[in-house]
Parts: sequence; C-alpha cells; structure tokens
Amino acid sequence: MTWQETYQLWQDQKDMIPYIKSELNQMESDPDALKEAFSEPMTFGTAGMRGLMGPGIGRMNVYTIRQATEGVARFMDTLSADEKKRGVAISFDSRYHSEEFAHEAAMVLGAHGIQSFVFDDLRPTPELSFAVRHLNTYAGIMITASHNPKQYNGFKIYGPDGGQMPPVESDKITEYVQSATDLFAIQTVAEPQLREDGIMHIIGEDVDLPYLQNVESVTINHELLAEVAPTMKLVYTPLHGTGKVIGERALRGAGFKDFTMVPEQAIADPEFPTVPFPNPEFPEAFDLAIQMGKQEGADLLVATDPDADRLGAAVRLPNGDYQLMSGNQIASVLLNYILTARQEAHDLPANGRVVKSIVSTDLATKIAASFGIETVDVLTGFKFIAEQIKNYEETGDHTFLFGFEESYGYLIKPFVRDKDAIQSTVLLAEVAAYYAKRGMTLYDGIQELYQKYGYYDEKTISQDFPGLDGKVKMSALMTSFRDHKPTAFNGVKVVSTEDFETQVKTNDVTGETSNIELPQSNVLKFWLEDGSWICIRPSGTEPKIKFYVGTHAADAQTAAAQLEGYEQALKDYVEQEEN
Ligand SMILES: O=P([O-])(O)O[C@H]1O[C@H](COP(=O)(O)O)[C@@H](O)[C@H](O)[C@H]1O
Ligand SMILES: [Mg+2]
Repeated sequence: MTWQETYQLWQDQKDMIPYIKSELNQMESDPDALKEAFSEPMTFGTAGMRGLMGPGIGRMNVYTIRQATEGVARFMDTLSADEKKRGVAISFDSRYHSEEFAHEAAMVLGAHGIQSFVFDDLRPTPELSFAVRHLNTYAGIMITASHNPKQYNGFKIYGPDGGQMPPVESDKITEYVQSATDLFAIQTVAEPQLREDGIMHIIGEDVDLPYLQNVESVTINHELLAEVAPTMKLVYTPLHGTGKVIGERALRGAGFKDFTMVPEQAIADPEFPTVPFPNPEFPEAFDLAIQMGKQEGADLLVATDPDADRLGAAVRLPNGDYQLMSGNQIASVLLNYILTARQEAHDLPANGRVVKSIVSTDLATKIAASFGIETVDVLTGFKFIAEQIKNYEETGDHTFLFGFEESYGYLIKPFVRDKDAIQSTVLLAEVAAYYAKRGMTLYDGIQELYQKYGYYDEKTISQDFPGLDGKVKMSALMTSFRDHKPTAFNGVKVVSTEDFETQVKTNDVTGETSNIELPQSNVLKFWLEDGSWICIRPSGTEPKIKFYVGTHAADAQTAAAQLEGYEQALKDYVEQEEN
C-alpha cells in the first residue's frame, strides 16, 4: 500500500476517536508530516517502540498502541495456559497520553483474556521491571519516551525476567504485531467490565513497599550512613517525571533527611516546562537544581529523567559552584565503591562480572581488572545487560556485580533488570557520604581514580537527522564511513575496525579479520594506535547519529587535548563526506 492509500484508509474511518480525527484533519496542510506518518510502521529500536505522537501508522497513538499490544497478546496466546495466566504488568510516565495508552494496552490484553496489573498512577521504569519479577507476570509494558522531548511517547516491552526483550524475543513480537494489519479492527474490552471480571488489577503501594525495601538493600555501610546521611545536604529533581514520590521515599529510607526537591520540577507535567529536554545528560537539566543548591548549600545535586531510569549528578566545589559529572564518572565511582566494599567484606566472588556497553568508559574495565574482575562489553541498550544477568543466573557461571552505560544508566542489584536511577541515587548518595567523611567530594573521588588508573576522558556528540529524509542521510553517512574508511584521526592511525553490521573485526595493520560475537547492529568502532576509540551509530531512540570518543592519557590536559583533536577530526570527516 502506498502512503497515500494508508492515509486515505485513516481518513475513511467513520468511528475514529474524535481527538485523533481532528489531529488528522490538522495534518492535511503538511504533506511532509503526512508522508512521514503514513509511510512506515513503528518498529522496535534500542528501547522498544518510540516515536512522535500523532495520527498515522508511524506515530505513537491509541491505534498503534493497540496494534503493539495486540502483537504481545497474540504472542501470549501461543504460550502454555500457565504462562499466559501470569498476565502483564503495566506502568506509565507523566507524558501526554501515557495513562490513556497504558489503559488501552490493558483493554487489548483483556480482549484476549490476559490479566493486567496496572499502576494506579505514574511509576518509574525500574519499578515496572521490578513489578514483573515481584508479581511473576509473563511480560511488562512501560509507556514512556524516557528523556525524549515532549512530543514523543513510547512502549517498552519486558519479558518474564523483568528485562527489556532482546532482539530475538522482540522480533517474535514484531511478527505478531505486523500480523495485526487492521488497526481499526483490534478488539478491546471496556475497563469496568475487565475489573468486574477480575482481569484488570490496579496496583500501587503493594508494589512500592517491596520495591523500596529492595532499594534499601543496595546501601552498604550502615554505620557510615547513620553518621553522615542525616546532615548531608542534597537537592533532588525528578524533572517533572515519575521519580518524585519514589525517589524521595528511597532517599529517606536510606537515612538522607536533609534534602530538598526542586518544587517546580516535582510537579509531573507533560510540558516539561522548565527544561528544554528532560534529560540529565544535558547541563540545562541542572539549572534549577543548581540555583536551589546554592541557596541551600547542598553538597550533591541529583536529577532523574521522566521515567527515572537515568541519573545525573553535580557536586559542590570549594568555590560554591557545581561540577556536573558524566555518566561514565558516576558509574566509575559507584563501581569502585561496590568492589572495594565487597573486597573488604571478603564477599567479592571470583566469578563476578561487570557489564557495560561498547561505548562506555574503559576506566571501569581497568578498575574491575584491578580487583581481578572481568568486564563484558555488550551493544548499546540495557536489554543486553539484562540478558547477561539472565545468562549468569541460568548457567550459574558468573555473578553480576554492576552494569552501566555512558548514557547515565546504572544497575547495582538485579531485583530490577533495567537501569535504575532510584537504587543508583541511593548508592551514589552513600558514596558521596563516604567521600564527605574523608573531606572529599564525589568529584575528588573520580580524580583519585584518574590518578590511580590514568585519565580517561569521553564524549558523546549527536547530530540530528529528523524526518524520512534524515533516515536516508544517516544511512548515507554510515555508508561513507564504510566506503571511505578513515585511516587516521588527527594524525593517529586507525589500527583496527569493528563493524558490528558485518560482525567482523579487521586488524588494519595486518589485514587479519575475526568474528565479533555480538548481535548484528549498525555500529562502527575504530580503535587508534594510542588506545583511543571512536564509535559511530544511529540512535535507536531518536532521529540522530551518535559519535562517541574515548581516550586516556597520563594527565588530564593531555587526555582533554586528545579528545578535542579527535572530535575535530571527526567533525571534519563528516563535513567533508556530507559535501
Ligand atoms: O532512553 P532510555 O532512558 O530508555 O534509554 C534507552 O536508550 C538509550 C540510548 O539509546 P540510543 O543511543 O539508541 O538512543 C540506551 O542507552 C538505553 O539502553 C535504552 O534503554
Ligand atoms: Mg529513561
């Protein structure tokens, strides 16, 4: 079907939901938007299905939510009766239509006789992952577009282990989703009926409490907490999202009493009115927290994204200014603290493993190695970290110690199988307390690690490519990197290249090749003669290409200069290829 035919089909629908109908009418004057919305269906990317909201098969709306859930339901219809009976846990964030989409999903599942357990109000993504495990449901659905701009929404899908489904599973679901071709014929059962029949259940405090108990279990040094936590000054911002209730309770539970929430940002608001993007990766996310921190004299500022799986932090410097920490830095201090504590307690398993993505800092690998612990690199997407944990559990070969991604995602304990900004906030506050006791800040802590292991510096640069046209351009740029493969960056030779699409690693000096044992993905990683690396991949959650650079040196200035040189070389290359 051409996009025009699909569009016509939508226009011809007699009983379309009125607000979607009027949005459709408004789109008429914008042929580009129409083409984009009606050309290609939504697909599963790094973190489920995510896209702009609006009418069309390529947009997030009630009909595409019904279609995605119908896919899940058809898949569950193929399970054994016992498995199917376990049902699906559902949560949602503070975005426009999130609650509505969550309830639509329950109504579609209900039409298949599948039980749903829906949160009574917004809850974080990690709590949904926890709920799947705690309630022993067979799947989970989280309605969120995480930190994306307000026009977006998404559908994260979880398997029985509580992890986001890896490609093999999500491809299976996709087949079922695609089999539901008539979006307007998908059956739903009204909510009152579902509740009366005991098919739809509302959950809330009954999951909050055990989740918070588990969160408390990530704290390590209770003596230290009793001494330092009550007087440590913190500022917390949930950036208008789901962290507000749970985050506060988690911090209090760990003994942190002296903290303030940024009041404007403690209001769940789909407009995200106080930030350009509700993403702790962007320094602007900290503007209000910094103002408040200065008023309160706070030691530590923490920010979680709208679905509370990402965590950013800033620490007070002696001059009263605040220093933002990167995801890699936060992960490094957390990891070092965990390994040190476990070693001191003679509780560091020899088969322990740290799991991180291929675009995250090698400092972690170095820290872990100094404790005799191996680090495993996986593709971008926390689902791949969850997949490792599941494997370790099934085989008993390894013990999960810590997982993280540079994009502000960390997991300490596997009672959640996705990145968890709530448990990470609590442990990071404890680590801050530990340094405070030594007269240091978290920032001093990372400097100490650099002194010991070398200065690691990383940067992620994104270039936006919106629209259908953007997809073509991104693909052309990736092709350029393959066809006109750079041989050096800033005069430093490329010594090996990993192409995760062909799953081949090439030694560029000898020409030897070897296989990459990771799933296929459109990612390129160039390794340079000095141990630095440059990685390029289209984002799976936003219309952009991400360029990652990682380097290290014996001192901070050299590392920063190297990073700058590689960034410039990369920009020059892209500019040249684009012209
Ligand atoms: O957006 P979130 O917080 O759900 O996070 C999601 O997207 C991030 C960015 O992915 P990409 O680089 O493909 O855009 C991933 O690192 C993460 O694992 C995934 O859960
Ligand atoms: Mg998120």
